[in-house]
Amino acid sequence: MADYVIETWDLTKQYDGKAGCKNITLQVPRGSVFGFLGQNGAGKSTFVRTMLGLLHPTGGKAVMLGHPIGSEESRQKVGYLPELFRYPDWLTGTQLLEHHAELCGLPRAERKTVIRDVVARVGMSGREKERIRGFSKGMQQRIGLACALLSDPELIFLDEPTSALDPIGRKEVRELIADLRDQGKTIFLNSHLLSEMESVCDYVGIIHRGELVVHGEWRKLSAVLPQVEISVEIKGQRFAEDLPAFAVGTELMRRDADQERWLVTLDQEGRVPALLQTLMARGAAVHEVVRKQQSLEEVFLYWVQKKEGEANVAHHENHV
Ligand SMILES: Nc1ncnc2c1ncn2[C@@H]1O[C@H](COP(=O)(O)OP(=O)(O)OP(=O)(O)O)[C@@H](O)[C@H]1O
Repeated sequence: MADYVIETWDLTKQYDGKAGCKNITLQVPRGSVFGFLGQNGAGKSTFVRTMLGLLHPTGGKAVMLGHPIGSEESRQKVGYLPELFRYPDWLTGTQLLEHHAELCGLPRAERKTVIRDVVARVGMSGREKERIRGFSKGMQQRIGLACALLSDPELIFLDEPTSALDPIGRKEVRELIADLRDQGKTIFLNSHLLSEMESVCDYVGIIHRGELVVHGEWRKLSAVLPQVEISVEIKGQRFAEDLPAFAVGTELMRRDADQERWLVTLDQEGRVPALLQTLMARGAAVHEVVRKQQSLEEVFLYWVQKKEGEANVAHHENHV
């Protein structure tokens, strides 16, 4: 049986019957990095805060680490880094961590070692005795991450963990996330930085206007619209004309003296041989065929636009 650390059924949290998130049904497998993607205001934070028991759901139900959300047990092995959280800036990094260690009930005898360990893991060794007032945004985010790791959680929620970091800091956080996953931990990442998520996530959920559009292994989601790049020698014929109906899109990428490079979008997997047969039957010399790996951004846009299209049709039908 699949082992999920999060399972929700129609989980809903709306504010006065509006906005928030609605009917979210998803599963997050243990030991995965799950990216929760959506535009600003899509409902990501509302979902996470509801899971953590900070907001009360207005509908549906959810289980976290085997316990119903809202219960003390569900939160016991959970770490949380809120988005751009402001810490008391008169404290030093170590004082902040000591305070958090006390809050999460870490035995006094272990605190020093655990703090030293989490500080090292987030790359802050040597700076932890400085006051937070003097920390850059990136350092504040790192110390926040250290707080989230103090209780050695099984599940860690990170809300936009790299938004304030420079490219090197982002890379370090990605490595830290991969490292945590290798230790068997599950990371739930909220973000709208799609290129950031691409290399680190195993699973994604796409949320749009409060509703979950799709979720699953992202490399599998990316197969929804297979694309190939084809370089052909065109002999007085136009590539895009009279292609079979399964070639749902064609885009000229480059035109050289004797060759053209086209991006062809197929309606499903397995169409490449038939496409090549058609081209060869027309006498076109095919020089290169390369499968295009879609980016997470393309996958995201595909699903969001699909959802928008469906919403427009429903709106139209309701108004005729
Ligand atoms: N306390 C609140 N009262 C009323 N509406 C709210 C409240 N908090 C959030 N909302 C609305 O709910 C929707 C979802 O907001 P939420 O903050 O969950 O989105 P988000 O995806 O986390 O956005 P961001 O990426 O900007 O943090 C938005 O329309 C927002 O305006």
